[in-house]
Amino acid sequence: MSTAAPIVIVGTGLSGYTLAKEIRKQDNETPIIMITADDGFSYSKPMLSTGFTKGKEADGLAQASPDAMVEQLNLELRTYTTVTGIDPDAHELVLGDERLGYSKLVLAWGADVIRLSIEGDGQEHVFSINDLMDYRAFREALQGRKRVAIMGAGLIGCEFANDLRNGDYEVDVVAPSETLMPGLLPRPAAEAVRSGLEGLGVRFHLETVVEHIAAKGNGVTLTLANGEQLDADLVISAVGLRPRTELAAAAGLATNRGIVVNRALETSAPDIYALGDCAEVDGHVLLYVLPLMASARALAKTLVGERTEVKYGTMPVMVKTPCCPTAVCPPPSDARGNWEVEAEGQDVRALFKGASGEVLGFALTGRYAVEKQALSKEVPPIHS
Ligand SMILES: Cc1cc2nc3c(=O)[nH]c(=O)nc-3n(C[C@H](O)[C@H](O)[C@H](O)COP(=O)(O)OP(=O)(O)OC[C@H]3O[C@@H](n4cnc5c(N)ncnc54)[C@H](O)[C@@H]3O)c2cc1C
Repeated sequence: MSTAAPIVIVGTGLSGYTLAKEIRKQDNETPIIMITADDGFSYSKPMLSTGFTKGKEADGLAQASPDAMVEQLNLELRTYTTVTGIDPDAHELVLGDERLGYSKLVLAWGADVIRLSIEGDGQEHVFSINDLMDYRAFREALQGRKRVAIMGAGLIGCEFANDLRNGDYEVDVVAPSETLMPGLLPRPAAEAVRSGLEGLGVRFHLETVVEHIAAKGNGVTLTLANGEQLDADLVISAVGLRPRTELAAAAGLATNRGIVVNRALETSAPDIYALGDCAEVDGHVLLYVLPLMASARALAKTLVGERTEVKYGTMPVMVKTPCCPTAVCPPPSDARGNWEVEAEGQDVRALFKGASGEVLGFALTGRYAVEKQALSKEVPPIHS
């Protein structure tokens, strides 16, 4: 391997670009090559579910062009280039017919949307939105349309429901759960968000699923398992994400729910690292921005020569439902304790307390959402 081999970063999402920025703060010389399957525009993915609320089209959500990123970060960027394999022994990436040598390789290639296989001839009207290009395609298809059905009542489904209502679209949400964001919010907080969204005009069809999507005119008719039928112009599928692990597993890297890395973001193969939505860091798969920022800062230090472990602090998440502001910090999955809830209308303060009364997690809605900062200081960090 030549000593001139570059650091290669696969992915130009928040993980890849944040890492490159952090490296360049400390080292402007080491050659870096970034590779991305998409157009390489820099954007903040959480903003995709705020377009109507902020009055922005897809172009308005882009923060910098690929050329601007190349100049700013002094690196080589290859857009519309898909990695098809990794050869850890040779220290090479496989890009179709081509091979590219690396000194260090960073996998920041995100998570794939889960696609349901639903019967019916209306599939072309179904959109998943997991990057800026997806969002651009969705906004183009939305021109002149009025009715959107959303499959999934998780964080992303609820945020799009609020945003589309703010854009004056009719919104139906279909989901198998009894409540909204079931993995994230305790029931009273979920009910508060539901009442906020219903107050805005969102219609919920819970405890059922879409079984059939038939083309009808320029839109579709959805048939639900409970027998209901809904007409819509477009459908958003927001039923979940799965870390991209296949290429890593095929190359012999350890994978589990994500690509397995330790706190130094090292995979099981020498000189290969992973962070962001694709990574399982010391047992944690957290598809959020705060963990990837902390990881990028630690990994940049390692890559410039000072091996550094990431330490996850408290990781609260703001749910972007302005009709019912919501902040949540879920307790660890193995935490023992109970939710203590104060609720008045849409204002809910739910604290998850352990045996000695210590706060291990929280969910805050309405006027209590502002308590997020103060409570985050009480909750123990993920990595003590
Ligand atoms: C609508 C929405 C709202 C969100 N809101 C919030 C929020 O409020 N707060 C929060 O903390 N988090 C939020 N998230 C989650 C957060 O945005 C993600 O955790 C984060 O953006 C993931 O960044 P990433 O760089 O790891 O992955 P991605 O942004 O998915 O980037 C992956 C990159 O890898 C490239 N790639 C993939 N496969 C290949 C391949 N084989 N070859 C070459 N390139 C490849 C892609 O082209 C892309 O450039 C939200 C997510 C969505 C979708």
